[in-house]
Amino acid sequence: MTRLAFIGGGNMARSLIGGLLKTGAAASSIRVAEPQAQAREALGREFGVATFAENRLAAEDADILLLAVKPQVMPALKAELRDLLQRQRPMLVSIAAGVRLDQLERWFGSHLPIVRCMPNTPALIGAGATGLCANARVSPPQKAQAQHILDAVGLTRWIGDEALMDTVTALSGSGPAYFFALVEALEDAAVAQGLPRETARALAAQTCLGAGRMLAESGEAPGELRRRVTSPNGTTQAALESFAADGLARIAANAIGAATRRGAELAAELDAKEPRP
Ligand SMILES: NC(=O)C1=CN([C@@H]2O[C@H](COP(=O)(O)OP(=O)(O)OC[C@H]3O[C@@H](n4cnc5c(N)ncnc54)[C@H](OP(=O)(O)O)[C@@H]3O)[C@@H](O)[C@H]2O)C=CC1
Ligand SMILES: O=C(O)[C@@H]1CCC=N1
Repeated sequence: MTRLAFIGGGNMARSLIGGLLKTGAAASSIRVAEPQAQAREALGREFGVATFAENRLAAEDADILLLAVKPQVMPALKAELRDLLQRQRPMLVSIAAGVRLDQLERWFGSHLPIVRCMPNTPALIGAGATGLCANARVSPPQKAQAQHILDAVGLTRWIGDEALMDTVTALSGSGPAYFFALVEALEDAAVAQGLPRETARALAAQTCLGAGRMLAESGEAPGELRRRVTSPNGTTQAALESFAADGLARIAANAIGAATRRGAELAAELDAKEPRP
């Protein structure tokens, strides 16, 4: 049984732990380090996993350390974990946005197998999407092990060129929020026309789910699915023309660009904080 230790027990750790347990992982194989007592208590109660205030205690004997702290917190872990990482040599799996493999090697040791990945919160319900890339120390069995963890909570894709991980972050890491924002906007627009809020929310959310399932399950291109909804000169055509006139493609490209740049900035901010050799 692979022993997995989460460093950081926030939103994303909860999504991954919840998803892993739903697919049959044993709660006894998972430990979590989380500084906040209330959050620790909730993790223990909801998931039955062992929780620790100290990272070192959670990491003891782990085969895999899953680093689930904010990017800005990552460098602070190095002093705390250095001895243990020297001795134990676990595989590190980082989910931090922007943080590059070379930074992780610098902080934690280039002798370690390290996987950088980008999951998303639908992992909680087994519908996650994760891009992964690995450093040269990750052996094929370790790669399979890392993939196994993320496969348990949804779809996975290996990304050959690490530079594209910021694009993955912008697309699928942050992506759930875009769909939530769109549903909020559609719901508000329908409410403004008089539809009760509960009805508008239910219809918008179910439409999002139905469209998502058709995209995932039909094997057809989004353009083809879109065309089938769009009767000539009908209501959908009117709405899509309105989207196009308002620059939907540009709006999406700008948003993906902004998120991608922010990923690179997060890493650059961490570099800037380090003393120059
Ligand atoms: N949220 C998302 O959709 C996604 C997030 N990510 C990445 O996942 C990582 C975590 O994000 P998210 O879960 O949203 O953030 P959260 O803030 O919810 O979780 C981070 C957790 O780490 C805890 N923490 C802070 N300092 C330490 C420390 N020194 N040692 C151990 N734990 C610590 C925090 O506690 P406290 O609150 O007390 O500070 C918090 O509970 C980020 O790097 C993010 O980029 C990746 C994919 C998707
Ligand atoms: O917003 C963020 O920075 C994190 C990474 C992807 C989703 N949430």
